[in-house]
Amino acid sequence: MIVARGVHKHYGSIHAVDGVDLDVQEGELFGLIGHNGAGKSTMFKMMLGLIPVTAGDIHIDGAPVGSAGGDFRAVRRKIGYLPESVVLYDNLTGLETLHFFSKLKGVSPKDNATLLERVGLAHAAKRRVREYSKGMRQRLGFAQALLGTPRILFLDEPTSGLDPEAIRGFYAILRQLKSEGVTMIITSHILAEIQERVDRLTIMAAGKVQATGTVQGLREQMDLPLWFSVRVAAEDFEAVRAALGHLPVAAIEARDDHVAVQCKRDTKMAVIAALATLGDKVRDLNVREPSLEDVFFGFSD
Ligand SMILES: Nc1ncnc2c1ncn2[C@@H]1O[C@H](COP(=O)(O)OP(=O)(O)OP(=O)(O)O)[C@@H](O)[C@H]1O
Repeated sequence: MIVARGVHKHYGSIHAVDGVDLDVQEGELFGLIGHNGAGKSTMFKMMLGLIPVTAGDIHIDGAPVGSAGGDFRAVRRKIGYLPESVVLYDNLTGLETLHFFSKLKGVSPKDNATLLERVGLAHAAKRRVREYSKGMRQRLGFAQALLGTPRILFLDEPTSGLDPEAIRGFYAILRQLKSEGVTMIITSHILAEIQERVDRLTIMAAGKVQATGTVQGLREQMDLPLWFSVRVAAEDFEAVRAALGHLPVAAIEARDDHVAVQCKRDTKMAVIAALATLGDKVRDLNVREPSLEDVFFGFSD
């Protein structure tokens, strides 16, 4: 649905995007992550045709972005965009704001009240935006992006300013959109939040793609170690060490009421089998997989 090939963007001497390739499939929830200044927003703006590429090609739904012909204009109507900072007019109410954006987008305003309800703003439809909290503004921005039932959504830091409950509600809407086949590309700095939710993601650093894949695929590619936390009584710490002694485990550390064990993924099942020989001595067992944050730092540092 979204294909970028060899995309570059120069701002004078700054190489903001440096040879990026991207492939986002139809119906996919795709993450784009990276440090501040990695080039994510610049990529977004080029994919939306808001700024020209310095070099390379971007196609959305088969149409070349920014082309003079009608192809991209038709595709543009299927796109919704939530920018990093939405410009809203303080004097308008929430509903008036949506009416304003409907006019700009050339879509009927008839479903705007329902849209406000969908993003949890029905109660504030008639309040002026000036009185909105940061999270409410963000929700209104999201409603604006959903105008005209887009088939492709670009969401730049969509959950910034939202509280945990609102974040959950936001992703529930994304799940629903996904079930309707909407293609979504999302940036976020909150890695814990997106690691369970995106289908695949790309890690960018200094304008370049460092890695692309599923969270699990990237974990395996990096071959980062995982941690076991083995809860045992203090007098059984040594039994754990002895049971694991023959295995290639990188670290065994006795802590308060458990033993922490670090090992590579290919040793995971052998560790579990060895711990099983300890029977009731093992009171509980937790395995911590490397987080997306661990993967991110592995690829972007
Ligand atoms: N209009 C511009 N003029 C000059 N330089 C720019 C412009 N827009 C972005 N840049 C530069 O391009 C680089 C990439 O910026 P971009 O905003 O794309 O990063 P980002 O990954 O979205 O960062 P953040 O997470 O902070 O939003 C940065 O070095 C930035 O300073």
